[in-house]
Amino acid sequence: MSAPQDAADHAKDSVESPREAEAWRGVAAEDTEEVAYATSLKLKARSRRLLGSLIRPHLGQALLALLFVVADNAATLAGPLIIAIAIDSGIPAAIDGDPSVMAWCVAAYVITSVGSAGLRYLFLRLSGRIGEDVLLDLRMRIFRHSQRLSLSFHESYTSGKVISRLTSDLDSLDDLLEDGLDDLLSAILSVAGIAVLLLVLDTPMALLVLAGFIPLLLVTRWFYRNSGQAYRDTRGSIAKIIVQFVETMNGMRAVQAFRRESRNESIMDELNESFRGANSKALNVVARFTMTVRLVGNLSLAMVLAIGAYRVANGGLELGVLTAFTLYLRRFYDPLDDLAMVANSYTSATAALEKISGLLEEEPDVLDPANPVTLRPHAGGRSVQFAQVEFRYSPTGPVVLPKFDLTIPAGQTVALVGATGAGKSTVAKLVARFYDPSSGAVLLDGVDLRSVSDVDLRASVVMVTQENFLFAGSVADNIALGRPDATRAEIEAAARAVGADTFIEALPEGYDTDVRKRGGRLSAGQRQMVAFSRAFLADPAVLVLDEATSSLDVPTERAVQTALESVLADRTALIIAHRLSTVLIADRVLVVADGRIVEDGSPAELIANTGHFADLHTAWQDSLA
Ligand SMILES: Nc1ncnc2c1ncn2[C@@H]1O[C@H](COP(=O)(O)OP(=O)(O)OP(=O)(O)O)[C@@H](O)[C@H]1O
Repeated sequence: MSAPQDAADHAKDSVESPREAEAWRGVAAEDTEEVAYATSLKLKARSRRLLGSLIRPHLGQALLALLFVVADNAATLAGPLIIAIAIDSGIPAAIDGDPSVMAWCVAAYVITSVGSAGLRYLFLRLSGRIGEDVLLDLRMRIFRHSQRLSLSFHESYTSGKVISRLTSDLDSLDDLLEDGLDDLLSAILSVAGIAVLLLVLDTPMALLVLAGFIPLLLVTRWFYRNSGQAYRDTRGSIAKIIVQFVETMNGMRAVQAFRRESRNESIMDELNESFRGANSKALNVVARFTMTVRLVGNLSLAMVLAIGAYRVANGGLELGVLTAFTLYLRRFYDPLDDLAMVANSYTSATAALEKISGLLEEEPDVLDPANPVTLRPHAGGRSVQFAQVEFRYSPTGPVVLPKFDLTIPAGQTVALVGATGAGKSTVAKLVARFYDPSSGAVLLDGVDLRSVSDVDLRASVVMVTQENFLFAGSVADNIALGRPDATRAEIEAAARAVGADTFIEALPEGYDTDVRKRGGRLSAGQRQMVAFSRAFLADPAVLVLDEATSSLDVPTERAVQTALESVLADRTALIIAHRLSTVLIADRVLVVADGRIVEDGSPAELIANTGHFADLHTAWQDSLA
């Protein structure tokens, strides 16, 4: 089960290339079935570092738990020895009229039995507490770290994978910590302890028993080699099932709208089938291993009984020693059976730790500045500037914005229009610093966004996306998202300012109405009004708004438009505009094509021209006619 052995078995032929050497960092190697040997060593070292950092704070307790388990095993192992003394010395002495030896034996047996039970209790309580603390720590680390990671990471890693890290992977560790380590320690201690005791009791017979170790070692080696891959496959399959499940649940609307149920079912069926296949392979390996261990154990016992009985009959061995021998032999082989289960826990936990440590190793692309610059107080918005910004989503991806230059004075409302895929959302996301430019800089009041502290940035720039995500909780909680300390009066004032108060007050419990997950109870227009109230209350210097494309009925559209005008007042605004009415209230319109600004001017100026915007304007007007 040693780490290098394990890796060598699966990757001994592959040699790490320089490219591979870098490709193992973070979650990069997660889906790779076969990694180079050197890489696998690095992954294991990383897992060990994580495990070390989790255990270190509990080292004292862990040593105490180890002490308890060693003492428990010693007390348990004393049992057959005491029985041997009782049979060989206690009973003859008692027959001869001296019951003291027998009394001592009984007392010792009671003390070791009670002591063993007590020590077991202490061990289980302490190890349980350490396990729970370690898991709590790890669960919080994963959650905290996942929240810190940049959007770009989450876009490619998917929530299903994060969930399987937090659920099935943590469960694997839980299994190992709860039962696996206990079984492993007990197995090692009792096998080693019994081997010594057998040698002390009767060396020739002990050597006979230990000879049975040769086939056992061979079968154990075979077992770890085969079970490792089998268990890894089961972990991989279950992770895929979780990812598929989460994706289906997240996209339930699309699933039902496009009747994807049966397709999803067949994908799930396939995944389930491969999980069953992997599991039955693993169980087959366990069954063979257990069978062999039992067989060797029973044959050893039969041999010991036959030879032992012959020697007892000839006076060459005491009956008590033979009794102790047979009792020890039972305990010798039983824990070896458990080792099959430990192998499952161990392999699963190793694979889980490897993945979790990879996730924790990922660094956010968007880093907090080491020496943040404090923005000066503002009134009426802040200026936004793109200086020679070039942007691509990934180092090897296509350039989405080639040398983008733009200056938006404080307080200006700018509408971005352009064909789909032109780069409008990308510009918006750069202003909110969801990403950093590949080169050049985005500046807020002349300060590079990379130098603005996260707190300052979140207070200054708010992005309202089309998604208008509502968290579980009340309408009031949702409005107060950007300012959790806001009073109820402030929340209501914000809703009033954007004209959302009428519909909110008409809800069953007004501001306290639970919006349910994803706003199931609110219409698209209402969700947008809540999002505007949220933005109004947050009162950012710069508002970035991706206007919803869903068409609203005329009264709602008008209400949303009025709300928008209240939200835009006294701040800088960048709107990805989909409605003509929105574009017309902007101070300035930018037409974006292929990541470049191709037209720039006031709505009136652009309409008067013969460019793209003038065509768009005509088309819009025609659609309204
Ligand atoms: N997360 C991403 N990873 C990689 N490429 C992306 C990502 N988001 C957008 N792109 C690509 O960047 C380009 C610009 O996309 P962007 O979303 O900025 O366009 P848009 O003008 O906002 O389009 P729409 O109006 O359809 O939202 C597109 O080619 C798109 O495929």
